[in-house]
Amino acid sequence: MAEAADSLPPAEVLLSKRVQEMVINQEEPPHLYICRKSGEAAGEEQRGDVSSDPLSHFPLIDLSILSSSSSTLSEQDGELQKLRLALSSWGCFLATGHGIPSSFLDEMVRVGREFFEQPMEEKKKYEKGVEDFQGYGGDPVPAKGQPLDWSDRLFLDVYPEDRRNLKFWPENPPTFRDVLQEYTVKMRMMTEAVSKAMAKSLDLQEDCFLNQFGEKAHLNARFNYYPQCPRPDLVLGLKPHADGTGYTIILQDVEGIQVLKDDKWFTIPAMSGALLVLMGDQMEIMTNGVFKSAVHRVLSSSERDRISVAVFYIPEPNKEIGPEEALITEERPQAYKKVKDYNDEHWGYYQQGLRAIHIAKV
Ligand SMILES: O=C(O)CCC(=O)C(=O)O
Ligand SMILES: [Fe+2]
Repeated sequence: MAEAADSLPPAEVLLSKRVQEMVINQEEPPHLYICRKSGEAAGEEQRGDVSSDPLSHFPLIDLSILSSSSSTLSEQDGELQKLRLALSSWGCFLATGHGIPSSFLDEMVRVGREFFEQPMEEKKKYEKGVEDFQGYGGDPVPAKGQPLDWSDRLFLDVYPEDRRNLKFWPENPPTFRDVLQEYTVKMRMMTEAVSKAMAKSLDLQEDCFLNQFGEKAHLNARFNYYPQCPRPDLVLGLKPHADGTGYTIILQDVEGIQVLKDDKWFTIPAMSGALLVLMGDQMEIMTNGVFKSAVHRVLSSSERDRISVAVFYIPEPNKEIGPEEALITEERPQAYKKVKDYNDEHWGYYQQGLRAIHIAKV
């Protein structure tokens, strides 16, 4: 057995080839992509580790109620309470009323899809080095023994603008750059609204999280493409992890992402016009553990491919963040230290399939 495994290509070699190429060539997933045991998915279902609840209780927050002068104070309070509950139990919510037209979200998915649908030579113009982040390809090579993900991605630093490296920004489809620029502007507005709403939901001063993130907080966009997979029972689109961000905003065309709650996986519905807001470890730190960083994964599917765009919102480099003073009380003593550049440290753990949050615990 060991011999057979050794004769297979190492991760570096596998990662130099796109998942989409293997699908086009009708190849079976190589062993390094296999992270589930045969029957595990069915076993999870049977043991009840996957909720069959049609998500009737999944939190949906209408941000327009919080920003509109036409909603009453009690309506606003009700929505803020829902928000606090969502983030302290699920660590995420689906946002509607964010002011970004559905037609524009569809356009964002369309340009992403058109990029991945192009011939490999076109996409390879934007190819990243195996160990780099920005550009088209797979994640850098993980620690030994870590399974690979059944996905290809295009990762771009989008804000502040001086971080952009246009050599990785596709020129085709021709509207790609303008649409991503516009999406970045809208994500800036949305992070402002969400950060303020989260502060208000905890009775904190509304700019407190924005101040912790800093004026030059980073936004990075990751277009994920999950090709159809012949063995969804053995292979995941993206392995279980928590994000090292402050928080992440996700646009998806069809369902596939699941969050872990009470030891069960829940599938987040794909709802036209809605955006998933998902807490990363740094919001858990800033709220002294009141909000939960959501552990999530992406399933692969033999029936259809999937596109998602994750925008990572990360505190300014070299800036210390820590629990808000008002959230440290006798009943809830300080659980986290001040940290800086946490997202960078998080990455080393992610690559080994581990969580990093313990490094911030007091
Ligand atoms: O594809 C998704 O829905 C989630 C992507 C994700 O978790 C990530 O890029 O960190
Ligand atoms: Fe993630």
